[in-house]
Amino acid sequence: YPPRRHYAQSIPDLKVLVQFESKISQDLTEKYLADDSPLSTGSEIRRQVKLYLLDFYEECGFKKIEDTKNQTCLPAVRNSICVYRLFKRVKYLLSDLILRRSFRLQLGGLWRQIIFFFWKNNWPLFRDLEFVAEGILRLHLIHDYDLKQFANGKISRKFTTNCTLSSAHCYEISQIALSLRDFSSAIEWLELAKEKVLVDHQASSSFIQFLLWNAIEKHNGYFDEDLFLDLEPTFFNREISHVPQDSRNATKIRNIQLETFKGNNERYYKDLNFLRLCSGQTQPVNNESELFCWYELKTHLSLTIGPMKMEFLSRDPDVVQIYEVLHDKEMQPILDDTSSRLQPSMVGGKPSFKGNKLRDSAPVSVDKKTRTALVSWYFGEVDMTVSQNIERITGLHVLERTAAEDLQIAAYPLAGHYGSHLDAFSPALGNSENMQRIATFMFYLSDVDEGGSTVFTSQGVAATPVKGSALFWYDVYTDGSSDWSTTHGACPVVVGEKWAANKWIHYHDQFLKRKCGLKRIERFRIRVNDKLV
Ligand SMILES: O=C(O)CCC(=O)C(=O)O
Ligand SMILES: [Fe+2]
Repeated sequence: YPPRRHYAQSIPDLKVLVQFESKISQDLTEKYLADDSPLSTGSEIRRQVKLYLLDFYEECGFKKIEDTKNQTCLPAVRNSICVYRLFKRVKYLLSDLILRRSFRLQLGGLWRQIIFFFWKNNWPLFRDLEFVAEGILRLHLIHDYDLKQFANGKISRKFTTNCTLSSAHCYEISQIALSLRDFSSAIEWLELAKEKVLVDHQASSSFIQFLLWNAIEKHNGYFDEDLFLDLEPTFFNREISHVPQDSRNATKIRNIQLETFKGNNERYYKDLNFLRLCSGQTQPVNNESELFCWYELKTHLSLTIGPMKMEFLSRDPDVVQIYEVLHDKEMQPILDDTSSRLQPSMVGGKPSFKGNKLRDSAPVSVDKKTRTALVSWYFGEVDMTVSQNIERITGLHVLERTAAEDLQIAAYPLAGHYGSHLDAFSPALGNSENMQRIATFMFYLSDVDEGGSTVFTSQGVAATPVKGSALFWYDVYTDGSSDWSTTHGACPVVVGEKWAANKWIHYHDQFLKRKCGLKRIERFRIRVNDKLV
């Protein structure tokens, strides 16, 4: 069997679940509100159905089930907090309902539909909750929002949702933070749980107090040991005392680090730079005056009738964003073909080869910290069109069998990201010599409501996903060695979904098109209408 796809990882699967839940919730609402409702007044089962439905309607802001009459509520579940609530609701409230004899007796038809769906599609697992919680922690880590506002639905500066997190949810998330040894987050979430429990009574406040002591002890214990752990971004700058809210007055190490290394482009700090760029703080680009847009007419004859809109995002290394490269008629077949074949991505493995093409990294690890996207390869008809387009724009060989890899499709779920990395292979990976990547041509196959930028961490550049546009840059110096200044990554998706496609172009097939350099630090340049500008 292929590894199971979790709902939390896979947008297509999540959509199926959301659609099904909306349908049965509407049916359940009708039954609940009907004059001759099978759910008799005052019964335990009616009370439970109400609990479930109110949870379901939260995203639409309905406070009473009666309010839903003649209104439509189709929860879109486009942010992590609502998805967390969805999994909890289905995993616990819905499964509780169908386990009841009275539910089966009174609502047999619905009961059978639910059983059949989950027999075919699996129940959400605890791992799903964990995935989403990890995403919530990642979003919070990057954006450093006010935690209370965040848990009350203020997902970002721009976006607010009706879904909120209760004291119980906050302590659950804190425990997942603790299991990731993210002490500063764990303590913050517990402090919030402690505050919330006084109002919502969703958990035991003495239990939360106990967990808080435990987390504080752990944090302080590591801090005390002086193992340099206190330099990790998941700590506070001092021991936390047991005084309520003490963590609010402490500074998080990562904030200190960010402050200290502001504007510092050293490789070691690229991960910090990733945080900063993803949170929307772009650095002033040194060579801003060299950035411009233009219409490209010259790389191919066909462009004289339909020039390409190009924009420099960075110079030396050159990174361009090219707009309206693909249209729905090319993108839709790619999405249709690949959605059912998406698999968790493997990174950090040795590349393996089948025939002449790189298939995938060897499945040594599914590193949830580095890349949380599902991927698949596309072999369908429009690949030719896509490659032709790339040839016209870049002037590189792409169509020949060995000249480029197949199109790799990546689907990012909520909070899905890709930590900073190089696309080029390091020589230490051996084997890859003939397969070195000269350049990346990466398409955005969707817009993203918020987040999901591609950031070049040593350049301080962030590219915004625009459906149909593409990024293009050279990954290596002219001698084929990795250009570290092309280090890049994908920021977590805050709201919505993100689809991208990579075409990696090989170094060796370009010797007629791109002369290799003799000087080591020489870069390929992107020409502007055939001129070096
Ligand atoms: O999705 C993105 O924005 C970047 C993806 C990427 O860098 C990759 O797949 O190698
Ligand atoms: Fe990449």
